[in-house]
Amino acid sequence: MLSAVVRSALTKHTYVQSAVRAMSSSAGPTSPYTTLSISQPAENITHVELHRPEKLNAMNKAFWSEMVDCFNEITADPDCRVVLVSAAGKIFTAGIDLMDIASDILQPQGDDVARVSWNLRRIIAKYQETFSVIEKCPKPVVVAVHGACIGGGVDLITACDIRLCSQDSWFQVKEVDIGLAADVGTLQRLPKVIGSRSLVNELALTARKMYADEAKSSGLVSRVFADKAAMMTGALELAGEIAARSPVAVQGTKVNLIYSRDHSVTDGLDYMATWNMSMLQTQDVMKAAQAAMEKKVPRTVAFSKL
Ligand SMILES: CC/C=C\C=C\CC(=O)SCCNC(=O)CCNC(=O)[C@H](O)C(C)(C)COP(=O)(O)OP(=O)(O)OC[C@H]1O[C@@H](n2cnc3c(N)ncnc32)[C@H](O)[C@@H]1OP(=O)(O)O
Repeated sequence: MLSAVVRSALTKHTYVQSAVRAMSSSAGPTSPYTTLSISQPAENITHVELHRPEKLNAMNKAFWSEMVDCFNEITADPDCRVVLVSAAGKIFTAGIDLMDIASDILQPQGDDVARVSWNLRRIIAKYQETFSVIEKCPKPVVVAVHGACIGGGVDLITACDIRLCSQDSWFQVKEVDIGLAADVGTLQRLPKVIGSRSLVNELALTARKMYADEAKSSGLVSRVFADKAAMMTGALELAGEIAARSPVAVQGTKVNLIYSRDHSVTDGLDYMATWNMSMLQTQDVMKAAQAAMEKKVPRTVAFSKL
């Protein structure tokens, strides 16, 4: 019995190590993208890496639309059960590309105030979609942050399902420093992530940096790792645990957790009952229950694609 446990642990360790090696071999953006590198480090796991390291992964115009295309593809991909987001280079991201905003946001087109405003509204909604697609994607998204995570970076990570960081990380709701109220998700999602409204207000109103330990104690991240390498290993292990489970159960869990966050308990239970009246009919329940009875780990069960 003991040797089986050791064998299982060793297999898992080898599997994670080779997956980590596969991830760190990313040479640059993956066609058709110019700011993202996409890979499959292990079965059913998609790795999305922000990849514009020379500009500290600043979010340029291409990034804002590539994220939408990328996550729409992931949503439709039956081979993907979980997504891991991380970043190449020195830091996670320096936020919106300050050279790019001049042409889009600061000079909106239109013949009069109404038309200029309408165009600006459309542009803001488009930028918002860049991170809302993460939340709309039914596959869980794990994000692994190293170094700085500034401005738009906080908008991005608050749309993810599980946040991890390395000890050298810091987070900054930077928008007030560049003269704007954050408008692509932080003000809406951060209060639902961090318990303390006072802390959210402080961070958003002063743009002060929050370091890894405070990010952990406040609940912004669930785990802090010693460095990026340890974090990527831990993130892959975590993604592997999710990918091993029934995609019907996992995706139903994500969708209903988000629904419940935004609705009353009564409405959430109602939605859940309607959801499971079809999803409970899956063969996955029988397969997973049988494996549990036989004391097999979820990884040994073959679930169909979803
Ligand atoms: C509708 C609106 C939607 C979204 C709004 C989002 C709001 C925000 O994101 S607000 C946050 C904006 N970002 C910032 O204010 C950060 C600016 N950058 C910095 O403060 C620093 O670069 C740093 C992150 C503290 C890192 O400093 P350092 O290590 O000294 O590196 P640098 O030499 O400064 O940068 C290297 C290289 O990257 C370029 N770069 C860095 N940040 C940005 C950026 N945000 N936009 C464009 N380019 C950036 C920098 O210019 C350097 O490029 P070179 O070509 O090497 O000069």
